[in-house]
Amino acid sequence: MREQVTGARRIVVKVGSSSLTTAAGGIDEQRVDALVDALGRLATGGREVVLVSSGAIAAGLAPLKLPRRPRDLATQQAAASVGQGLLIGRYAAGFARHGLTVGQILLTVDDVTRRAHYRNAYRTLRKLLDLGALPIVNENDTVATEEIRFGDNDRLAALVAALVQADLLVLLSDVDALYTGDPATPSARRITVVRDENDLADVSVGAAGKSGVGTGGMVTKVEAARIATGFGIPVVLTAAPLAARALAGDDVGTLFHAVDHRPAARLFWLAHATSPRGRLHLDAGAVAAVVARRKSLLPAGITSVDGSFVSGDPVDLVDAGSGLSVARGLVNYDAVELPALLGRSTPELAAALGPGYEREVVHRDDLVLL
Ligand SMILES: Nc1ncnc2c1ncn2[C@@H]1O[C@H](COP(=O)(O)OP(=O)(O)O)[C@@H](O)[C@H]1O
Ligand SMILES: N[C@@H](CCC(=O)OP(=O)(O)O)C(=O)O
Repeated sequence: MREQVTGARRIVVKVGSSSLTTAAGGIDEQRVDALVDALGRLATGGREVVLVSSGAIAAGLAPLKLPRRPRDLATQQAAASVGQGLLIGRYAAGFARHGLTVGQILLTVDDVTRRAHYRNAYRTLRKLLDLGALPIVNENDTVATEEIRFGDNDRLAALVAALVQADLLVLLSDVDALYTGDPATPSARRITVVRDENDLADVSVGAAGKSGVGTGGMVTKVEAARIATGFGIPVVLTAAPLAARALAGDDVGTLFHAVDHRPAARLFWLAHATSPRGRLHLDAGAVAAVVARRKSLLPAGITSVDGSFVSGDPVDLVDAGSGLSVARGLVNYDAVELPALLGRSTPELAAALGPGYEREVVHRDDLVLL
């Protein structure tokens, strides 16, 4: 019996496209209903449940007579627009049989990464739960463009779990557990528990499976598990038909333990939840100051800037020599202001432009090493 599971009061469950739709590209009504029954029992039994459901694009394929998942964004958006409505309709009817009302929440990257927005998303989720409704979350695929897209719902689910301070995240896929390697190979063995990074050292994780509708494969699920456990939230990864058993605490799937010592939530958020809006290229002296001596970043050590960001946005600090990102931080200037400041010392800038220009480009308290 897994106490992390049986003791969890607020649970985020993520289900992948391959577990909800048929090979022909439409909703698999039986499988959706089976999932609804497992979650309905949980929610009526006094737990708070948030469902993060993929499947909008896959569910829209058959109605639009599309033979397979389209590659181009516009067709994916159109399919999602058709499929999301059908999916929510099926969920609403299914949960109604349990006396439950569902609320749809479609999120963009900004909604879970920008502080002002995620407070807003949190308020809505919290209110739905307080009202006894079951929130169903997906990415807002119809408006998300390639640059601002999550693309996979695994990371979205981990961030939603962090947002609502869930006690447990359950990732449901078409494979019953994390395996030591591609589960199609005979030598692959199920991993029952992941206590820390060491347990993942010999695991080979691959891309999406044979369903043709899943996107991230195991890579994004393991990354989502890393994010959630880093926030102190244990994760169970298993197959959708095993959801009820997994939620009852049975030893099915893979259990990822939460970390004991959590890093500061704000910096963890900065490292994992934000998408950089730009890049600051650092000379060797600035890299050493930021990475080895944990100093703030000053204009003198920046050689060039790219991206369009405003003060307060997350940016990556890149070692100009190697081209590798070494840190992420919240920048104190707009992109348009920086070129005039580069390579100049702070006293020189203050004398020329005024005392406001003495400030660091990124303060060390707003910096996390990658
Ligand atoms: N080490 C591994 N353990 C388990 N599954 C793996 C592994 N490596 C790759 N996979 C593949 O990942 C697939 C699940 O990802 P995906 O198709 O994106 O599903 P979903 O639609 O549920 O998000 C599995 O079907 C499996 O083929
Ligand atoms: N938001 C997309 C799903 C993207 C995604 O993560 O899919 P999956 O790998 O099946 O969880 C949709 O609803 O089609």
